[in-house]
Amino acid sequence: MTITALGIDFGTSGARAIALNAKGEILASTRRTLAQPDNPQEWAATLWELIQEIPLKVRQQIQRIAIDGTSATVLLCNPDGDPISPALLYNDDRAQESLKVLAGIAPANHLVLSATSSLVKLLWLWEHYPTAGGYFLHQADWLAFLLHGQLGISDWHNALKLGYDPAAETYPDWFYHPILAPLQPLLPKVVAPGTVIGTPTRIAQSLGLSSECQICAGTTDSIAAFLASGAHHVGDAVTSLGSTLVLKLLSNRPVQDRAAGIYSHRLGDLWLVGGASNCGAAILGQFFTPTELEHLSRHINPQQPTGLDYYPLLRRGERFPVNDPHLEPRLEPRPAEPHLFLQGLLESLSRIEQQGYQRLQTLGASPLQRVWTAGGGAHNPAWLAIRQQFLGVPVAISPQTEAAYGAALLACGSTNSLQNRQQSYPFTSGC
Ligand SMILES: Nc1ncnc2c1ncn2[C@@H]1O[C@H](COP(=O)(O)OP(=O)(O)O)[C@@H](O)[C@H]1O
Ligand SMILES: O=C(CO)[C@H](O)[C@H](O)COP(=O)(O)O
Repeated sequence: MTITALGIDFGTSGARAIALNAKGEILASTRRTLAQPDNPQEWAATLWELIQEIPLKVRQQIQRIAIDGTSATVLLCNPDGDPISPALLYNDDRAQESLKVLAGIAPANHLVLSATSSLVKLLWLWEHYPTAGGYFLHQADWLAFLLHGQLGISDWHNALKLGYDPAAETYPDWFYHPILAPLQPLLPKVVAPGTVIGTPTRIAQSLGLSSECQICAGTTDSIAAFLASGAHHVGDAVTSLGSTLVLKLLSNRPVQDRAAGIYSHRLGDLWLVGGASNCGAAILGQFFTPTELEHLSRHINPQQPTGLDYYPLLRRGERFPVNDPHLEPRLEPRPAEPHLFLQGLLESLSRIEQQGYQRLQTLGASPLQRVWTAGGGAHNPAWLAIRQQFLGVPVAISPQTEAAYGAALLACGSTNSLQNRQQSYPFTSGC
């Protein structure tokens, strides 16, 4: 059977769609920047545009679609699916008071105990936008709803920071606490990523999608980047050098450490352990244009370290490898030569990456063997060389660096030529 799959990725700064055939070959790809990453109206308009920009002939052949979104970007909507709250982005930490409430309910080391977790955001949204009969959804859940029309469905990956337990495949017992119990009707039903949810609504069909196309449960943007990389051995890792720095290591064992912002996503019978720093390539855009980044990087000599030790946050607050909402950016001293400043930034980001992988292993994750690289920073050779020195294991650019490619693979499931690759994961169900 020939499967044509469409993967759609909503990252921080932009959204992309990639259509693949059964051999994993790219049939079409399209991208749009997001002017307001927290505006659901813009997400919806972008979704329609991305689909319409796929050539009609390819669009009509698409048999499966999966969408990934930024993790813990959430909103409340009414029973018709219309947003009734602002969308809170993954790094939105306004819910400090709700965090204090949740600290009296959730187990002490649980990853929901962060001001940016989906569950803390749900408590905050419920307080400020009370609703009867509404739904709490993640960005990827809501965008998939626009295509299949079914509300109240999420996936293991997006639901992890909501408190869902992917090992037990249920919400934990402490969700019955009197403060959380009233929120239960808002919670999504959670399925394995890649599970077929439904077929396109009439509106989605009017975009040229076949009525038989299947819309699948999605994943998060950095897990989609992991899937895109082709990494599949225990010890393989993928670093996403996007707006934020995200580490994912394929491990036999889950590990968790709230103090270090470390948690584990379920991937079949294995675990994707890691964390996401608030630092990342976005800081580079604060100081350099894309042309300057390319040009100055050519003047960097990775063999001559600058000795600069920055903590390149955009603003106060870090999640991983140390979970410290009060950590301040450190961007001084600044050398006169711009290429040395850039090198210092790249070295500092690489140091954070190294500390992150070290911490995962100290906690008992499977040993790091090699690191693939995804995201907008992946194609910078100087950064790659610097990272290689810090990490001490082979570092390479992922064969496919686009999360949208990974979302398309997720949509394919194991029913096509990707079967061989997926069989090397000891999958039992889902992805
Ligand atoms: N040559 C380069 N060297 C380093 N970083 C780069 C380069 N070109 C682009 N970037 C960075 O890539 C980031 C965008 O990557 P992308 O994966 O699209 O991000 P996201 O989806 O997380 O918003 C920007 O923050 C930009 O600074
Ligand atoms: O920073 C992010 C936004 O781009 C990452 O998506 C995110 O925090 C990583 O989360 P997850 O491990 O759940 O995929």
